[in-house]
Amino acid sequence: MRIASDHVRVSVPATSGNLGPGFDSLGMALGLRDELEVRAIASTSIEMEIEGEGAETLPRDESHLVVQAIRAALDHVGASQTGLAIRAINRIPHGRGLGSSAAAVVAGITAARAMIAEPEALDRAEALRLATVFEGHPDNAAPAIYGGATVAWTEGRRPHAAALEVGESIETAVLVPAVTLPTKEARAVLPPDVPHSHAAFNAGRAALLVHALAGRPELLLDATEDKLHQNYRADVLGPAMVLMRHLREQGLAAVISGAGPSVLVMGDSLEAAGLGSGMPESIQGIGDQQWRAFHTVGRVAGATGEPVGV
Ligand SMILES: Nc1ncnc2c1ncn2[C@@H]1O[C@H](COP(=O)(O)OP(=O)(O)O)[C@@H](O)[C@H]1O
Ligand SMILES: N[C@@H](CCOP(=O)(O)O)C(=O)O
Repeated sequence: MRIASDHVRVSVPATSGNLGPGFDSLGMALGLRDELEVRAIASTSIEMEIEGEGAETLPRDESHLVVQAIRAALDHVGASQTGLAIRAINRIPHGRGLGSSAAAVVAGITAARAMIAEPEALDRAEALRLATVFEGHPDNAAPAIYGGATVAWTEGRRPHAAALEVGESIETAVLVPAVTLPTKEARAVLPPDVPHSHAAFNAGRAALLVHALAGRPELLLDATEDKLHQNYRADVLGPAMVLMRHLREQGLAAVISGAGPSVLVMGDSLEAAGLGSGMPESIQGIGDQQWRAFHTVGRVAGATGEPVGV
């Protein structure tokens, strides 16, 4: 397969995985995006310019996750490898449960799709399959690719995703602490088996959540209960558990975002709760953290990629 566009622009959203009971399956795109420009250059080298999150720490070589994903996607469709010049504007905080690693992987795959002569070889189903090889679970990659809210599942090792209906009144606020928690660490504390009653509890709540999101916001608090991951992670989540419980006691549908340590709140009256456009003073300092808030209204588009200058 030949490279047809040697300069492409990509935009990819942050995502929140799990949404409470939907461990490794439910997810939602958030209104915070990384933007990248990728050029195929003549040499085999990597040139990398990074602004924003991770600018001080990310590698600027073949080990960069976006580069790895572009390489895997080009190999997957039989395209020749090339040198790469990447300019990244990173807005998604890293290691906070906002799907930054999924966004980087999906950005790389989307860049490759925009570069190749036959982009249908990397359609969304194929992109999800490739991204899940990197991520190990599809709940962030699915909304990063498809946008909106999704349910993802695997058949054997093959992931699939379906779009969920989300009522127009549903908004989200994500509260992001200063501390980080690598997803790998948060997955390592989960037990290999769980009680049958807990699995049944989550199955019921996940089904209820799909119904609540579609237009019954008053059910969101009950629908976001979980027994499969959040409590097991309490020790590593620290301040996020304190904030989540504080918000739930006030009747807000707060959950741990992804593997944490950010907290996601879903609802239809977040403005009234002080979570509409800012950060209520009453939350600052909970768990000894300074929290940043990002508010999303309406459906967020999945990853986009397009040639530049044609
Ligand atoms: N934009 C990016 N570019 C390159 N690597 C990234 C980017 N975003 C995240 N990563 C990599 O992914 C790691 C965070 O992944 P992870 O622990 O899964 O947390 P998150 O919840 O943010 O996805 C970062 O430390 C970094 O190594
Ligand atoms: N289902 C995963 C979600 C991880 O999301 P991230 O944004 O924290 O990487 C999990 O709970 O481990």
